[in-house]
Amino acid sequence: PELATTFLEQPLDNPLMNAAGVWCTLAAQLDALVESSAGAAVTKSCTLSRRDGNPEPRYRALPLGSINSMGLPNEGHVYYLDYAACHDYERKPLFVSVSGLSLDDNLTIVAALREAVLPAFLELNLSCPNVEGKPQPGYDFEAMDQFLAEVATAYRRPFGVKLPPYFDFVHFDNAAEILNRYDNLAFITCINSIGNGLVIDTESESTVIRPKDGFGGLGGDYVLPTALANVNAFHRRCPGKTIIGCGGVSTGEHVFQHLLAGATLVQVGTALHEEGPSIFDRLQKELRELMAKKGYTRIEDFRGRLKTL
Ligand SMILES: O=C(O)c1[nH]c(=O)[nH]c(=O)c1Cl
Repeated sequence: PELATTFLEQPLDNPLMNAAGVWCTLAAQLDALVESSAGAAVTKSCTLSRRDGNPEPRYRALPLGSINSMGLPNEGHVYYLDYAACHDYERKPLFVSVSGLSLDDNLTIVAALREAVLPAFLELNLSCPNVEGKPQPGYDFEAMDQFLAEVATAYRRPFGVKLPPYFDFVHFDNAAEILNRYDNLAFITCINSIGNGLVIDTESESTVIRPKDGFGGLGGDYVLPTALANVNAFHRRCPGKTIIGCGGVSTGEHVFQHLLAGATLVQVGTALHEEGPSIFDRLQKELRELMAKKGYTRIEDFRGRLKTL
């Protein structure tokens, strides 16, 4: 079976890539992703200036996934624009994730990305749940609409957004109605971590991460059904846009389910953090085996064809 696919008319060897934030904060990590069999790569969400992020421990792997409150540690936007300027786009696409701490910061970063005239794809992160005192724009529809109106106008080129998970059909409807207003908003990445979960260590009777009294974003097995729901909800509501699935992927079967739900590309976070970039070989092998068993030769044979009862 063939895993080749296209994204915004760009050819990719396969639909797999990292989730922003995982294995992508430093150039050496990004180089490892470019060397890996991933079909594409995305940079750590950047802010205007470099940030240390939250005090450690701020990430914890768990039997069923992960919890994190990293606090947007990153090298600042210029570092990632420089990386994007040196990337070989013939090899695989590169996405630049932007998560400015204010609308003005986002506009400054987006303007710099536009000035650089690079083939990189902008993924505007509206869903970081871990910066104290900063409510995430994805849960404030007025703010989200304002951010998008200004960024869409300033950037003028095709871009995408990284959304938090929603859990209510009215929220799916309201968010989709906003996204559909922007013609150059070309793709939607669902989902970011499920924000502000709390993991307790019974033996020590304590939280397991330091920031925010132990509250942090959940990833891994915990979030797969929510991720699939958000992928399918926006696939149904935004027919003109491309969906990138993210959340709960650790096997080829999970990749298959995201594609069936309507995703075009599939991002891997927690499982990549734990297994490393060789995971992309395993996931492709498992996906090919599953496709062969089902008699599919290409991804378009089943992508978006989830049946209902
Ligand atoms: O704490 C983080 O850096 C972080 N952690 C997440 O789980 N999602 C995000 O978008 C970000 Cl920006």
